[in-house]
Amino acid sequence: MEERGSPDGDPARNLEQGPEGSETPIQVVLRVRPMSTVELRRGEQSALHCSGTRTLQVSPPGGGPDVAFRFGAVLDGARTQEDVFRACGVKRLGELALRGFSCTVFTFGQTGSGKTYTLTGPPPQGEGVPVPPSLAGIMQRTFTWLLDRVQHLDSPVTLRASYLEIYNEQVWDLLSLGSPRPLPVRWTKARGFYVEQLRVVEFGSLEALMELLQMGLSRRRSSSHTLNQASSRSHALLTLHISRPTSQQVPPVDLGEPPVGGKLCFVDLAGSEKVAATGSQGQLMLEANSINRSLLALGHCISLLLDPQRKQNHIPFRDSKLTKLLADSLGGRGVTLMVACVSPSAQCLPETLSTLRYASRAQRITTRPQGPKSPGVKPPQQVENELLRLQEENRHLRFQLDQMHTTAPGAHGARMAWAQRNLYGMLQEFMLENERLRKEMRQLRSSRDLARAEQRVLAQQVHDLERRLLSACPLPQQGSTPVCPCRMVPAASCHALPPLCYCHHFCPLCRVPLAHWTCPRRECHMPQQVLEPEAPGHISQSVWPPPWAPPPSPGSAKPPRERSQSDWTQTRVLAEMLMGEEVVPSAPPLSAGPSNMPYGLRGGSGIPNLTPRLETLTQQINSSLHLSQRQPQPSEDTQSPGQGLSSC
Ligand SMILES: Nc1ncnc2c1ncn2[C@@H]1O[C@H](COP(=O)(O)OP(=O)(O)OP(=O)(O)O)[C@@H](O)[C@H]1O
Repeated sequence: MEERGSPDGDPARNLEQGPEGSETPIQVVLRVRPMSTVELRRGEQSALHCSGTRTLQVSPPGGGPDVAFRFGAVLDGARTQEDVFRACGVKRLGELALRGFSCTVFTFGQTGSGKTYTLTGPPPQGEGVPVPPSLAGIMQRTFTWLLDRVQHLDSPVTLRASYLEIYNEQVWDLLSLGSPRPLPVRWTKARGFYVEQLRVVEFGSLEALMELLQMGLSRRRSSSHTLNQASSRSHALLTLHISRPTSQQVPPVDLGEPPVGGKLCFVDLAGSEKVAATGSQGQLMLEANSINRSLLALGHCISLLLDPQRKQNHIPFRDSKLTKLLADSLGGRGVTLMVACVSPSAQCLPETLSTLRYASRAQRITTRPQGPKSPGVKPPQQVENELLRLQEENRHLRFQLDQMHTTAPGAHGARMAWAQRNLYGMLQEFMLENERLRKEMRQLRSSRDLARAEQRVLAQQVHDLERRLLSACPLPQQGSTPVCPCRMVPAASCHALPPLCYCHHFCPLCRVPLAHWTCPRRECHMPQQVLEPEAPGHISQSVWPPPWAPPPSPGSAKPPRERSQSDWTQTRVLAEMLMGEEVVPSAPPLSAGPSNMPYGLRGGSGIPNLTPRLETLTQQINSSLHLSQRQPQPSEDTQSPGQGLSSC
């Protein structure tokens, strides 16, 4: 059995050793949710088995070797919310946050795998229906623990909270007072990435914090799709800022100053989803694409962070808002716990394996947690050096800014602003356009398939007609008498539509019974539009006259005319008569259409044009009919076609 994961990733041991300064791996806990009622109803099987408290065994449904993954803790579907809270060691993270560390708990996994349930519990079953306390998630349990804990501290603690969501690659404040608007993410050397103008609310009681949580949860965007009735469509970050002012500490002096104190951040990532599996379309699909892109960026950063050479590597945290805001937790000075959530169903195995690999990789990342620096008094020489360095940096930056203004006065800044404002809009437009084009392509494909099917029927008909015509009309020898047209007719019975004709016609030369089309008054047998009179002497250029046909008179040749609807009907009726069976009804041929029509809707393009050949056959048959009418009348005792017709 293959085993993956970090055997040494014991969260308790690593955190108890004290994280300060030393390399600490990211802790990963795996939670397997129970089978949902939908999965059970569909009779889906479980592909996951927890063996022990830290190993998960995956059994591929079609056989094959089991694969085992090892994590800090593995929790099966029978574990309660309280079990999960304890196993994740969130209290220890809280203690670290109280000591000034920056700690993060984040859930990730496929859509519908139980991330939101793990962090905040199930959604309320109705308006005003409270969620039973036993189902409360990690966040509510941590809040309760923290508020209780700070009561017992000997120094006062200031608690503040912010709550944001990253929806379609834009940051939205879930606690904002005014009308919501996207907020910019900025970076300073001292603070790293942060969200500008994000509302940070001070609170003093558990109830107040729970209200803030409810406010954010109710504002967070969610939708229903095939795999989850209430699927979160955004990544949500709730941060508790914990400050414990001491006599030495001074309040921050400017906006670039890092906040003093610890942080405890809860991140509920939106689930990765296969659009084909969730059936997402339109807005849902746009959201899914945005979610998947940011998760991809996160996965890329995680892979690069694993590289032992990473200190020389550039980690592309700037690739998405999510990676910017998680940069410190993943690659910096934070203490991080990841809760990977999976479904046990064998149907979800590909996505589950991807989550397990992601989690295995993540637990090999190490951070170097750092507690708060005491802002004690610096020695004067050090302060002076720093001042000089900052002045130099300031001068250099001003110089660069001036240069930019000189080379392209106004234009560069305006272009940058425009790009920032519009890039996202453009991306959305492209995605909508893409969707529209896909739809059009589907329509064109179905037109093309229809045309091809029709073409096949026609080709078959033409082939049959040609075969019959050729077998019936061998080329005449020079000087020999013309071939009797009746030999073109293999069937003896009349094909005329009853009750118009019950007659039997015979060939005037050889007395073979003739089919309907050789009848001299066959016009009576056919619908009127079939027999549209041709212009006298008309011979299509595309027609190859039969050997016995009279040569066309000079100047009588006309350019081939457009095929009309009646031509089409005529061809079909003709084909039916000759083949002795009903021709598969099909649409009239597509017109050549204007050149600006979509390719697939233009008749003939790319598909062999059978029209001239059908016309040729029609012409040949007509000529042979004329010829048969000009043949000498049979003797008295034979029944001529004319005679036969008189009885019709
Ligand atoms: N451990 C569990 N026990 C019972 N029900 C669970 C458990 N985990 C998840 N569920 C249920 O499964 C469904 C999906 O869970 P949840 O919404 O938490 O998934 P998610 O991973 O957050 O999905 P998304 O990424 O789409 O937001 C919910 O109805 C939830 O109540």
